[in-house]
Amino acid sequence: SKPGDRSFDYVIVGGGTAGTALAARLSQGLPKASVLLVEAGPAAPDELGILVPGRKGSTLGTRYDWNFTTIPQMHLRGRTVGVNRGRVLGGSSALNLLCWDRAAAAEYDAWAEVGNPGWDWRAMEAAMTRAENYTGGPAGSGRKGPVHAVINRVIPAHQQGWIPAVEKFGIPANNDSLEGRPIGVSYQPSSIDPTRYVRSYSANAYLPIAGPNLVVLTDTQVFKVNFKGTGTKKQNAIGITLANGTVIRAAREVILSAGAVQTPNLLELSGIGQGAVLAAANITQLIELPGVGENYQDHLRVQVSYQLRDNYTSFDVLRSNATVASIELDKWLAGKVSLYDYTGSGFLFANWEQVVGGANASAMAALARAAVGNSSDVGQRKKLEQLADATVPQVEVIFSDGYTGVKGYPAVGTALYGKSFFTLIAGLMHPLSRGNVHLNVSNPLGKPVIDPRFLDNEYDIQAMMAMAKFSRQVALSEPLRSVWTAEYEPGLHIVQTDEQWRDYVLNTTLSVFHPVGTAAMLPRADGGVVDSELVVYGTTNVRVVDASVIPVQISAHIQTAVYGIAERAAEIIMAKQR
Ligand SMILES: Cc1cc2nc3c(=O)[nH]c(=O)nc-3n(C[C@H](O)[C@H](O)[C@H](O)COP(=O)(O)OP(=O)(O)OC[C@H]3O[C@@H](n4cnc5c(N)ncnc54)[C@H](O)[C@@H]3O)c2cc1C
Repeated sequence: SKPGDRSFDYVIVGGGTAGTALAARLSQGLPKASVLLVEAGPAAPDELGILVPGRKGSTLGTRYDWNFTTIPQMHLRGRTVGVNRGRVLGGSSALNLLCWDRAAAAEYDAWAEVGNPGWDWRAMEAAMTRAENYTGGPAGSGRKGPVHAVINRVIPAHQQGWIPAVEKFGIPANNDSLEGRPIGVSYQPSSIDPTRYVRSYSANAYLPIAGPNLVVLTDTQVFKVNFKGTGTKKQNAIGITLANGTVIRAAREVILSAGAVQTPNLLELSGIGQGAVLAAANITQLIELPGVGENYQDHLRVQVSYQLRDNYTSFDVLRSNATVASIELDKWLAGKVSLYDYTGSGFLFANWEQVVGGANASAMAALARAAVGNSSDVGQRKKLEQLADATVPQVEVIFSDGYTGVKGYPAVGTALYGKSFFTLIAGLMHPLSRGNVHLNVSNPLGKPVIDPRFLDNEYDIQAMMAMAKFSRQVALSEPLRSVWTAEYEPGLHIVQTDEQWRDYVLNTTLSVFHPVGTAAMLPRADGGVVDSELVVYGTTNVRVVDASVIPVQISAHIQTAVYGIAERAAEIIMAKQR
């Protein structure tokens, strides 16, 4: 196969985290098959904004970002929230913040328990390990996978107090957090290749191991999947149409890997989804599948920020001092230890009892039951069950070096400009709010309409308040207390009462960029879009392989799970050919 060809055995739509990994594995494992990977964005192999770990975040809002936002969120006082997504070869793995972790074993087992035989911890652990090459990781870590991980060699002096401060809350140090037991506090790995200290992401990890039978088309947007006829039997995909009208044939399968925001849109554009959405957009319905675009679940964050004593220098200096920034970048380019090596490293994962104490944890559980106790939805029932499982984290707190809050770094010319900060970002692992994403019926090729319904229930709101208060308690705990002089955001004297915390949460809650579930792997009767072989219901040969298939959100940054899904999908697809 070569770039000019218009027919391939496998056509993969979306050269993102999962799509690129799957394409490489299929081309390796099926050397006689031709594989096409189609990505809307460019290839950017030399882009320092992607490669330099310390430049994480700098690519948000650039040409490498689809730059979506939610619709105004009624429970966030009408605010919209950014939904950044990679639009580049490697997808969101090129833009993400490099955290490399895994959830509790019980959370992957839950995928099997909701109706997906074979998708348990054992299988996912094996698949995630195939993706991984964790330098210095404990026994059992992946050593031969394409994606590199390492605990950052730069850990700032003011972060030394992190683990001891957290241990005071009865949250134990945990150096083995990726083995299905994440509860605890640790320095966590990042997806960095330690040989050159570059970001390790789907494009630079997987494409080098792909076979010559893989063709990659970049800067090419896919419009829809094409089917043969419109009978009453299952739909058989015969290929895709690009946004420019070009038709490409797929002899065996079309695989959608456009991510949790855009995969459901592609299904809808192809005539698969809710009747009402398709009718409003004037699209002929081929398959009625009410789950398409529903079950949107994300992690939510709220943060508190502290001004460091003057003897500490945080990562903020790279933004406020151009001379230091250029010296540090030169060091990075020369392969020397540099502030630009830095990513996040301090993390804790905890259950409610550890965060708020036993009595308050029961109150949280009661709030959750009040919110969804009557729901027959399998995912919501699973979340209620997991609240009672002490091994499943409900809260994450990240020690984020530098200012990463909402009100903004101090402006040039103000007294605090040039000062150093750290931020504790708390993440709610299993919010009960769920929403949806659908195509924009008045402009089907435009930005999707994203409505996550953030904080639509009292459990989520109280949880965010509890996490923010807890984060402040951690900051107030020695030895961490001794490294800072003032709480910059929200301010110790500004936010004290529950009413004030509630305000703060409603005004500042953001997404952690982990949307999942919008083409869920679930039984069709439970709102599923794909079966446990990732095949879209009502089709013979369209699969979804990306974060959209995750049925119930997990307590981890999700890239390891996405790579694991791609690894498993490759096995499933290859097994069919053997
Ligand atoms: C800012 C940010 C920070 C994050 N931080 C972390 C972190 O620290 N750790 C972690 O584990 N996870 C993190 N995540 C989440 C993680 O990176 C994503 O969940 C994961 O990469 C999603 O993988 P995916 O394959 O589902 O989708 P993506 O990687 O987003 O891939 C989808 C691809 O499809 C392409 N595409 C879409 N529509 C079309 C079309 N019509 N035609 C052709 N191509 C199309 C897109 O351009 C994109 O390349 C972060 C995400 C973001 C955005």
